[in-house]
Amino acid sequence: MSFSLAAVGLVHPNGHRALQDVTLAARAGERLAVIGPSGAGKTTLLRVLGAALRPSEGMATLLDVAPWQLGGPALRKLRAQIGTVHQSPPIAPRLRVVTAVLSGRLGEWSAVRALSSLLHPSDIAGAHEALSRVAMEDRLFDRCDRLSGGQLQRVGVARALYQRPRLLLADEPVSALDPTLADATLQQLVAQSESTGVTLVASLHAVDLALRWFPRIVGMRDGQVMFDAPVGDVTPQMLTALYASEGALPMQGTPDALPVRAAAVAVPRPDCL
Ligand SMILES: Nc1ncnc2c1ncn2[C@@H]1O[C@H](COP(=O)(O)OP(=O)(O)OP(=O)(O)O)[C@@H](O)[C@H]1O
Repeated sequence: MSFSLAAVGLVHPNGHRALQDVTLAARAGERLAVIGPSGAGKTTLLRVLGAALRPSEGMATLLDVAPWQLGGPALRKLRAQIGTVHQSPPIAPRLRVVTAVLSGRLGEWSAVRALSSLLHPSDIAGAHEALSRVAMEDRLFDRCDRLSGGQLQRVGVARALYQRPRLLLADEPVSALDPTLADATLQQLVAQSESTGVTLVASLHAVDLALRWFPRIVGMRDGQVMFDAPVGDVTPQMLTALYASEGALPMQGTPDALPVRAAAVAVPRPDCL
């Protein structure tokens, strides 16, 4: 198993319950999209899967170990095998793009190699290759604070591709991208999963992108898993119930540009809801 959550609950320090009785597991190499309305608990779930948040209840197993029973060094080693693409990548503004990408492997390098890589980027070819997959190779030596939000988001994706983790978590990885780039970027994440066998879990607001790129869809609402189904089994009624209070089904593309797979499961268009 790549991960397994059993009856996981999470209550934030202010008393707010963000996850309730979440049971979810994935085999190595699976691709899951997590969808659901704002505040459903998608980010919180990904943070639990990244060993960044400790569940208040239940049991989490990540890459076959129980993270919260590990000591500091072993926990750091586990986290180094988990890649995260953040909605707004936590990249120091003055960092060069090349260094930001190479920092994807900091966790697996010795302190000496990590420091030396920050001062004198060594694997420039590797960074270039990762950036070329998100059409950012021409910005290799730019400073990150000279990039737009969407460009920075693609640098974050390149960093995760360069890291080659065993479990890749992507929290709204294409939220700042136009439809064409969003599609191409998800294609790269999927290609990485197919070529390396990394398990990919992405939270997505755009339902059409989730249905197009992911074989398994997890619908969350109010901190709970409402459904966990193969994409072909996801019905318009399930989506309508999931987004009941939203008014319209969130999509990246225009209704006329519905992807083949979404059309195949007859996803209701926003103007039909
Ligand atoms: N650090 C925190 N402290 C207290 N409450 C929090 C914290 N982080 C998130 N929450 C609350 O937990 C709930 C779930 O938040 P979460 O960010 O996981 O949802 P989400 O589905 O990712 O939402 P969105 O789609 O808007 O990003 C929300 O009600 C949120 O306000």
